[in-house]
Amino acid sequence: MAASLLGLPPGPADRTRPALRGGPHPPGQYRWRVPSPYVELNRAQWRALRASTPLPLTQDELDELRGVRDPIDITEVEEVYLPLSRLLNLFFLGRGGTRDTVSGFLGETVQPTPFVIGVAGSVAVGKSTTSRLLRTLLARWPDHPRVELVTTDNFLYPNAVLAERGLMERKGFPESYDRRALVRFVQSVKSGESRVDIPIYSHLEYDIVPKARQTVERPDILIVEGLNVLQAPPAGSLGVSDYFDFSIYVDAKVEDNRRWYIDRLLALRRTAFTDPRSYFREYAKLSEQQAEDFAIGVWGAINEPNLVENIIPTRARATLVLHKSRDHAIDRVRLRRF
Ligand SMILES: Nc1ncnc2c1ncn2[C@@H]1O[C@H](COP(=O)(O)OP(=O)(O)O)[C@@H](O)[C@H]1O
Ligand SMILES: CC(C)(COP(=O)(O)O)[C@@H](O)C(=O)NCCC(=O)O
Repeated sequence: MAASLLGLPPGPADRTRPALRGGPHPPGQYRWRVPSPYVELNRAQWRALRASTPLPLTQDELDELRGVRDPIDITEVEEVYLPLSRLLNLFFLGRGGTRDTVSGFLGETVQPTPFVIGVAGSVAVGKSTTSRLLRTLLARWPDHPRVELVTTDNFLYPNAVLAERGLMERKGFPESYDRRALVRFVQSVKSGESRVDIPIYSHLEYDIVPKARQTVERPDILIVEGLNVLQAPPAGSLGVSDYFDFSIYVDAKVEDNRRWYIDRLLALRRTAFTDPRSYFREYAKLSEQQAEDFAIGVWGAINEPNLVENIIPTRARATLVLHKSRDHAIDRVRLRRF
């Protein structure tokens, strides 16, 4: 700190500073201003970008799409999701990318391929609501009526495999997924394959459902939602994010996310856990305090370490970050310019 700020007369350290500032830079250090790849917009600035995009959704439809304890309202759809829907439509219209350019270069007939959107973020941040809402809004544009949504839990190893590998307490961590199968799936869809069948995960049963399949038949847009979708691949290989045309990270403070997880588990205890098929049916019998302690334990042992170690570090890679404040409302948006 400058001596003058401490009320002391200038000493030798202060005299050296101007010389250092104006003098030669240490080797390897860039001293010029580098333009940021991000633009930060507050809610009012973002809202204005809706332009004239019409609202194609009713309150009843929104109620159908909303996740457990997600308070999203139609104003948020208008102010946040309509500008986003418009932006995605522009990206879709401007697509082409490597595959189309290379096909054109090779003289092949260019078949339109699905536009792929990744949606990442913590457990309980509200990725499902964002993804389901986008699926509905995007499907109402005449340019891309066929929108398919796939969640990466479909690629979790079945519980039997996780148990065998000692990974039951690591569900959601990168190693709990069959990442090769996930990459192969997105690769197949992106390559224009007409039909791809994938497994289905059930939150109710907390496991992959034997023999059940989700079929993806060459949609105009594929949304891939999951905790780790923005993870960089290991050196020398391709990851699922290499096939994204656009990506969204749903963001919140870790502490807010923790509270939402606990509150949601308390709500599930009164609803989904009372279903006799629920893996957690015994937990429906817990007192409020016991259920809260259980939620705190799972959050602290699994979901928060995964968020901090694996998920937050991928945020910088997203094309768009939707930041939620404590009340779940989106208050800031960050968009990558290049
Ligand atoms: N134990 C559970 N039983 C039933 N549904 C659940 C359970 N856990 C999560 N869900 C539901 O599964 C969906 C995905 O949850 P999650 O992976 O935490 O992502 P997010 O909250 O970001 O959408 C949500 O719609 C949530 O309400
Ligand atoms: C199924 C999940 C791993 C999320 O999977 P995703 O679709 O995001 O890949 C997660 O919701 C989960 O169940 N985590 C295990 C810890 C817990 O029960 O909260």
